[in-house]
Amino acid sequence: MTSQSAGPQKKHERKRSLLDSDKPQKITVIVFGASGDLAKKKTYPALFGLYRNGFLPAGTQIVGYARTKMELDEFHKRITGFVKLPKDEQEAAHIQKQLDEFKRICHYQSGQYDQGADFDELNQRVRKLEMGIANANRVFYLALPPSQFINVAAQIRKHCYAEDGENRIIVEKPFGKDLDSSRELQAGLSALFREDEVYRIDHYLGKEMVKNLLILRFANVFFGAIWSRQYIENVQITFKEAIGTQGRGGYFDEFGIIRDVMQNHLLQILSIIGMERPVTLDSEDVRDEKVKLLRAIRPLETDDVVLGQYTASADGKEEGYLDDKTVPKGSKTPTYAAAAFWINNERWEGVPFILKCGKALNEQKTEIRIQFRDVPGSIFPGELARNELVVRVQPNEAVYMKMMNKMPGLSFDTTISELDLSYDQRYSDHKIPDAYESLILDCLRGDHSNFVRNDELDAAWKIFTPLLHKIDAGEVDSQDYEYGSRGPERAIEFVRNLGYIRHHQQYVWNDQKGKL
Ligand SMILES: NC(=O)C1=CN([C@@H]2O[C@H](COP(=O)(O)OP(=O)(O)OC[C@H]3O[C@@H](n4cnc5c(N)ncnc54)[C@H](OP(=O)(O)O)[C@@H]3O)[C@@H](O)[C@H]2O)C=CC1
Ligand SMILES: O=C1O[C@H](COP(=O)(O)O)[C@@H](O)[C@H](O)[C@H]1O
Repeated sequence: MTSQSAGPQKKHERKRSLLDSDKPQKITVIVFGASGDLAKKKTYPALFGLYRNGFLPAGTQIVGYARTKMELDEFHKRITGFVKLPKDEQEAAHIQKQLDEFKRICHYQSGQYDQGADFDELNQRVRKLEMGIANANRVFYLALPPSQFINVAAQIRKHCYAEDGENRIIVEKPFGKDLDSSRELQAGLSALFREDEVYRIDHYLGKEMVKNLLILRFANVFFGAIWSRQYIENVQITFKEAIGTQGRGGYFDEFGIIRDVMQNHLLQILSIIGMERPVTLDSEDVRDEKVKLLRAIRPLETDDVVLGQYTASADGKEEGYLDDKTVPKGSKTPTYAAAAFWINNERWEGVPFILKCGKALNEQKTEIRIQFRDVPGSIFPGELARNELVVRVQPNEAVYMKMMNKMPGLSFDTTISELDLSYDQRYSDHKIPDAYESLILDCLRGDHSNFVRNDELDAAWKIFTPLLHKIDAGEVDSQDYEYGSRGPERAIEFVRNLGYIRHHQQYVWNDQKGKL
């Protein structure tokens, strides 16, 4: 049986969908930083995805705003360049036609981020597009560097805020660099917008497999029953990229891998895996549980982490982090981190949650690996491999359970096998939506479940801030690792010492489905 719903059930008065079909809504989306990388690679392709799948109400208009002066044609080329067309010619032609229609609702205006007069002009433009509809709604998408957040939010509030309709403001990470700067940002933002108007994007919360975690955990009795220290030995959440900073070193160096990926994307995943069952699926109930979990994690100490920075590949084809011209000379910024998180509660005491992330590694993947305890009092000869539940977030979404099985035949030998839910086979007819598409849709629906609440952010920064200050002061050791390797040697040992046992030698995966 498939249970269908438009999203979590409604409870709070403030949660108002702009997509109710019985009450047609007028929406204008205003994208700040429209000339930038994020806008062209993620925001506009996601908006197009929503447009072509009929999720944007008729009459929706999208206005791009940035400092760069640009002709509309050039802007259109820029924002549609990253939309992928399918191989099938007929289908590609159909999407191309939709793309041409989409361009008609995409406008562009250049202006400064600190000039009231430019925002007044923007407001006039938006009003014109709203065609006099009094309660038209506005979604402000800030695809901007954090240094501009408050500046722009203040101008919006003063010059572009819709007095009669709904206002929603979407902000991108990083939300600060530590607890103090995050609080400063929060204070700035909350003086201008109500918390229910703010949507802090962590795009990992929009990924299909991350959204699936709630269902895996709370809609399956067998997972619910074994989800605790009684059966789970350790949890690993891994993010690997096979590319380095690639000219983005200037931005990256200011933050480092912990602030870039671990404090947000990986910690969000951890909180969903670790939290208690929310009372309902209402966004506030879900976020209440995440905050409770985060508050039970003790702040990281130096011994809880292993850091690394990548060097050039052995063949010299790939440059090291310090060879990137945009990286300051002699920078100590970590491009790899592994850290153990300890949750001080009844469910998780003693179970390490190991978060690992790095750039320029041997492969690209994000996965969650839950390793279960040894079978007590085994009656079988030899070592039994531990069960593992693996949720592969990307690429090739999958959920698989590694388990012991009888080797088919006349012997009574055991072998490691898997219960395999590979999405490309099980759901071959389904398109997995892009995370941004899914999150912008949630925002239009008024659903905050997959956005970060301010107290959640506070709790997250409390875990990291003391350690980050030590790293910034150069007080934490870091080990070099080669571009394309598995990361610093020390990290492998670190994971082993935390109790993870790898049974790889005994395991062969055959994705051709057939012979082993
Ligand atoms: N449905 C599907 O698509 C399925 C696919 N498979 C595939 O089978 C293969 C094996 O799967 P699985 O056993 O789950 O995963 P792997 O053997 O790839 O990894 C298991 C764990 O061992 C670590 N590891 C990998 N190499 C080393 C090393 N040299 N030294 C120390 N630790 C290491 C990994 O860490 P790290 O994350 O840091 O690399 C990971 O935590 C994978 O390619 C997997 O994708 C298996 C089952 C189902
Ligand atoms: O937020 C970020 O995420 C990307 C990785 O996102 P993905 O969806 O491609 O996995 C990462 O490359 C970037 O450094 C970081 O800022």
